[in-house]
Amino acid sequence: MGGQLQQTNAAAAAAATATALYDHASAGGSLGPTSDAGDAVMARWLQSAGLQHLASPLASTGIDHRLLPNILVQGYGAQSAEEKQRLFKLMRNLNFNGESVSEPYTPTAQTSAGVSYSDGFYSPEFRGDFGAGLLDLHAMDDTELLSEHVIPEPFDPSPLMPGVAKGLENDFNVTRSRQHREQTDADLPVPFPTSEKESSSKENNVAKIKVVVRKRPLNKKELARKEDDIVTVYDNALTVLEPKLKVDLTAYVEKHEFCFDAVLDERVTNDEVYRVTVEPIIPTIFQRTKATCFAYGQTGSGKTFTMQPLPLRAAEDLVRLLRQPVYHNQRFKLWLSFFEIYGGKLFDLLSERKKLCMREDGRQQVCIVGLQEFEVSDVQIVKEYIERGNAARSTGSTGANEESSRSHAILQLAVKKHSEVKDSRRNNDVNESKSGKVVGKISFIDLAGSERGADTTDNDRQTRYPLFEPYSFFLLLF
Ligand SMILES: Nc1ncnc2c1ncn2[C@@H]1O[C@H](COP(=O)(O)OP(=O)(O)OP(=O)(O)O)[C@@H](O)[C@H]1O
Repeated sequence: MGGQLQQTNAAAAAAATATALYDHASAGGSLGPTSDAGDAVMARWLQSAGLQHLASPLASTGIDHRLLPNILVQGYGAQSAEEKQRLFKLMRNLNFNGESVSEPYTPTAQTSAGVSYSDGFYSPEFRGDFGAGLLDLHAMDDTELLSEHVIPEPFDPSPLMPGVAKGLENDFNVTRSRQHREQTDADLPVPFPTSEKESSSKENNVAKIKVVVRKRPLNKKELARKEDDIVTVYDNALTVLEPKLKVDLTAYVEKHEFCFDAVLDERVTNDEVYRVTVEPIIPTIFQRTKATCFAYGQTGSGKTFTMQPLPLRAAEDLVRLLRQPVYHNQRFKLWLSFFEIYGGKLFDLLSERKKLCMREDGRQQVCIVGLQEFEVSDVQIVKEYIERGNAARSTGSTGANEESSRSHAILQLAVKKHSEVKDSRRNNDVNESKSGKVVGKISFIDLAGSERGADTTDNDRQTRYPLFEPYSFFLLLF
């Protein structure tokens, strides 16, 4: 997010989430367009936040109700700042089950009159329409998570335990001093739960969706042009100062404020980004959790800069946990795969860009056929694979970034439980990878940059992703 003025939509933050939640649902096609049921669900959903008046004008237009969240967050209708905040909160509270993960807005007697907002919000009908995710990599699995009954007895006490509470409670506290962090680094490798009970209560405490915004510093071009830094960060909010002109050409500044789960300013290091985003969910990967972390933002906003160090840091923590006897004895192993989606085609970044196929199996699960997975027991090996994959990625040049990623890159780290095998197979044996049952998985997605018209050059006309969001988004989904 730079100093140059870019399109600023008051509800831009919610737009990414809304699109993510909605596109997939559309693909599922659970309800026909402009169905009355859809309108009613939409109305109840908005009503749960006291925003029912936004639904009625749209319902009468015959617009597909599945598009309504997007239309709303794009600023449709006369929304006050408070309404925008409420709408944003409503969007943010959607998780993959279509359930609200935090306290719903309590309507006043007037707004709730005669309608039970809870039944609409949690109903299967609602879930079918809103409850799904963008790039649902869980669906790309050819393996199911380890079923519950295979999970061992309550986890044995771990040498890493003392750090649990501290680690999780502090996961948003990026302001603590470097000195303190270095000290805790040495003492507390990764927060880790003491028992199944504690782990499940901790799990509940970790948000299902977390949106973190990182502001980047002004780049060389912006500094050379002496552009103003129009973004201010404070706590978990940011302000965008948008210069505008009145009809009589008087200049004025419009102030837009947004709140997120966390906002990191331009001085924050990649290590701190890791602490706020990925670190808190690492222990849950050992508890049948699949997590996704992706960066979203326009070209040059710092997605690759931010995403690239994260898998390595995560692998360090995963490898450390895997070495504990409780996991080592159960033959838990870490597997890595890395592929990209470029121009609608899939390429394995670790197998000389071998073309991959996406297929649907009998259970209607999408599988990436031919994707190589590599067992990684050492962080150095992870580093080498990541470097190899990054070097194989498709890059190009945009007006805003000379070395722009032109593809969506997906790096997956999967923890698998292996049964006893008689013959010792080679590390990168695909069959061995298949023989393991997935315990949990974390996927890192570095999306191709989206561009404003101004950032688009002739070079990238083929591969550009023309979206119009000025921010770099992080979503942690699990
Ligand atoms: N927080 C930051 N601190 C310092 N430099 C940054 C930061 N964010 C981005 N940069 C620099 O800005 C440039 C563009 O960053 P990057 O390539 O990560 O953008 P991107 O969002 O991945 O772009 P694209 O979508 O075009 O691939 C790089 O030179 C990067 O080093």
